[in-house]
Amino acid sequence: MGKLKEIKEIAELLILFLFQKSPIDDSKLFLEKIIKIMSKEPHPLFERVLVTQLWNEIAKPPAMFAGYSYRDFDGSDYSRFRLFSSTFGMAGSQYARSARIQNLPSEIPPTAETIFDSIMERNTFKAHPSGISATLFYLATIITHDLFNTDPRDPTINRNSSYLDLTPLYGNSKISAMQQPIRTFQDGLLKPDTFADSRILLQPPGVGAMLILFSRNHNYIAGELLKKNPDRFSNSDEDLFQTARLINCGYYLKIVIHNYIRTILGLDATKSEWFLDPTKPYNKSWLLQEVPTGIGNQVSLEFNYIYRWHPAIAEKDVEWSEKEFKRLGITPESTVNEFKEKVKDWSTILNKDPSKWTFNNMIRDEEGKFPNNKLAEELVNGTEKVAGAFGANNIPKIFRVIEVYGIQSARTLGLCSLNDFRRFLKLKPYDSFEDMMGHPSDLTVVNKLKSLYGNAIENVELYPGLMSEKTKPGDNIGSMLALPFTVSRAILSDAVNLVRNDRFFTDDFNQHNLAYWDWNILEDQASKKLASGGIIHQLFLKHLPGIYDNKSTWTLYSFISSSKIKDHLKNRDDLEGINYNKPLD
Ligand code: HEM
Ligand SMILES: [Ca+2]
Repeated sequence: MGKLKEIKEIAELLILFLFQKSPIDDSKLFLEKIIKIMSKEPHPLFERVLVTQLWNEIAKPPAMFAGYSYRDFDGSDYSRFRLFSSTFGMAGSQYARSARIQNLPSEIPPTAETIFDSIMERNTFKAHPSGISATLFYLATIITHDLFNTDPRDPTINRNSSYLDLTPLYGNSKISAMQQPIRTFQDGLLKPDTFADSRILLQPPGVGAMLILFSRNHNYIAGELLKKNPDRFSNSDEDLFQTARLINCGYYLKIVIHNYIRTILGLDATKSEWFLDPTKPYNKSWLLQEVPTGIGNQVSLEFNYIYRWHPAIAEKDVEWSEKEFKRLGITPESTVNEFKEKVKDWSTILNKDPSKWTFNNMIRDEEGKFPNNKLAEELVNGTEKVAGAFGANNIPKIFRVIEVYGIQSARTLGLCSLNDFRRFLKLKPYDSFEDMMGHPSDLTVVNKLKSLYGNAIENVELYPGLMSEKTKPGDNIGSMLALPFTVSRAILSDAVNLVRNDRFFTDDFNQHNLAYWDWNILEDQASKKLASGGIIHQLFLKHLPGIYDNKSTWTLYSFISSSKIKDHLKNRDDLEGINYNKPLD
């Protein structure tokens, strides 16, 4: 080989190593070339680069293991670093803390009641500016009940797993009363129309109706798995149950990515099928670091407050909550202790068998199932109900005691201020109350805030701040949910971490662990074309048969209210054949 050619080759190899161009085309025999060069004239630097490269390829400590492909009920062992952090994000762990406290308030804030009455209480209902429906918030409520379940005896403890693993359906522990009564222990099935978390019974019935769809989906998946793989699954309730759960969580994840986040960002108003995918592998390359996956997640206290979206509750759902709270003996004037006692009283008389629970006065049939049309009614009505707008003075009065409890609890635990949280997110801290409220500012709110917080912007507490700061524009691609500014930024970071750090959604989300599940099994070709990649309609069509029209916006775009949907889709000339027919009409 001529000297020039050799130098060229060495340069090529160095570029390959230094810039980590991948994938490497091994048919070019690069490795062999290095060995040839070294055999002629060993060079310590080259040798080092070669050994470093080979060494780097294997993760240390080992990141994945053979087997262990089931989700544990309490969320333990969800990190691929199983050797070190099997309790990462497990139910019963302490909340994480995200932000440092840098500025302590210069004076003691007024009582939580004063704060609520001044800047949080809803006086008149304001419709959501983009016409987001209550149905979107039914899913949001399942998500928050999946992630958060603060222990009333110790607010540092979260009784749920810090992952999207359908805890409200499957329960939060192997041994607790919550887990066992939901299963039949035959053929991997859940008891008919059953879920584990009794808190869902106190939510608007649309939330329970949506959770029942996931319960039915589990049983459908288990049935199909057994039919298709009798050799593996006959006489193996546990394998069947666990595999069905993994797949059901896969549907849930896909709904979150393709329906929920796409609606939140307003992508369905465009023709784009792009979606934010937190699960993709991103390996190390020239200038970019690897973005790890499956390393485990523990939700933070700040995230808990960021996700309290009580301003969004639709008018009719507030009426429903008022009746429900009255039945329990809770009023806006109840004290926090009274509230806790009433909820406890209610839960002690609940049937120990969740397959006997009912909500919204629905009656189970002889198989134990709720009537399809009653479940559908709640979801359809949810699409008719316009959610509430975010921003100051938008929380229904019936939530007073809950919010007072929340504010007091945040103080006991020492949550950071609104501005310290913005610093943590690398957002510009607000320099004045006018800055916090935006332009033009609502001067009434500005003045109320000034008087509550001693005219010092650094004193504004995180939660009351999040609930009253300026909101992003509605009817706008990128910010369709019109969230408060700081909330909108934080929620995406938390969502991405939550999903990406769960090994069952990333490193272990593969067809082997999912028994070669056919993801097209629920698919309906006509609706597939019209849904912009969304999939929640598949659950409506499959588990509430004969009720939904597969080309109706009520089915395909249920997260936008029916009064707004035509306007929302006005730029979608690609949706040929879509209709606006209301189900059950
Ligand atoms: C009518 C509808 C709703 C009702 C009746 C309701 C009721 C409640 C109650 C009673 C609590 C206090 C729980 C406790 O600490 O004991 C609470 C907390 C909370 N709510 Fe809501 N809520 C509703 C809607 C929502 C929505 C739409 C979201 C967000 C998507 C949400 C997110 C939260 C969060 C994150 C907490 C803190 C949970 C915890 O720390 O365990 N809620 N809600
Ligand atoms: Ca969970």
